[in-house]
Amino acid sequence: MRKKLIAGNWKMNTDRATAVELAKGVAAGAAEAGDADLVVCPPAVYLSVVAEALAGSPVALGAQNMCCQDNGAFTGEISHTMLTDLGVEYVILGHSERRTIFGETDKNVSDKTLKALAAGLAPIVCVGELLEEREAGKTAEVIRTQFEGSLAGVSETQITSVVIAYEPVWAIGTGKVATPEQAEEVHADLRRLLTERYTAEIAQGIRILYGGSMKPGNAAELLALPNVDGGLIGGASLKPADFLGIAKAGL
Ligand SMILES: O=C(CO)COP(=O)(O)O
Repeated sequence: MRKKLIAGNWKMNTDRATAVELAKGVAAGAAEAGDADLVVCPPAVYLSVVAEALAGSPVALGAQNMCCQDNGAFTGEISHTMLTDLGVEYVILGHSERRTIFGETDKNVSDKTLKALAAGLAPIVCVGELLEEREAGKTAEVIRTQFEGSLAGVSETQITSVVIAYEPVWAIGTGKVATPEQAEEVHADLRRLLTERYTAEIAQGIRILYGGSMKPGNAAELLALPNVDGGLIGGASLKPADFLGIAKAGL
């Protein structure tokens, strides 16, 4: 059985004090939130203070992005060694906001994914279609292209450390959640793509998260779907009760 993973993507929110408070709130309630793996991904500048706030708790630390280079003249970028140095275990890559606002391509995402894997980080690789792509009946094609491009060159051994997140762009921050049927269809497609590229056994072991307006009130039906193995949570990860409520809903 795949262990559920509930990851909070705080995006560009919080300040130092509220980041610490939020991390402590999540850590304090983690023991009663079931046995899902919990991860919080604060803004990079607060990784350090959040790591301290999480010390001794089962909650893991994740980053929201990472450079595909090791070090050097890359102004404004953050390397894998800087992340691992702070105790980061997961890194979100290819989030739709990185793709649509900052122009990241599938090639950028695969470069980062390979670098993260080589550094021992678990990448949470995001894919998802735009509303116009869904309306044009292109969802499966878009997901396949992003899957193939973003995970290009990832070996059979490496893929076992990867988490995939399906985040329909039209559901992110909009309050419009995918229906269970829409979510399961894409998750099952992703599982099939993993089976085709690797093996059925490997595909069965990989966690595929759903992201997009997940809340305590809609999490139970999404997390009960056969191919949904957790959530990547934006807005609702900014309140410990909501974030932990989602984890509890997956019990
Ligand atoms: O983008 C997301 C997580 O990465 C989802 O954001 P919301 O939960 O705010 O819709």
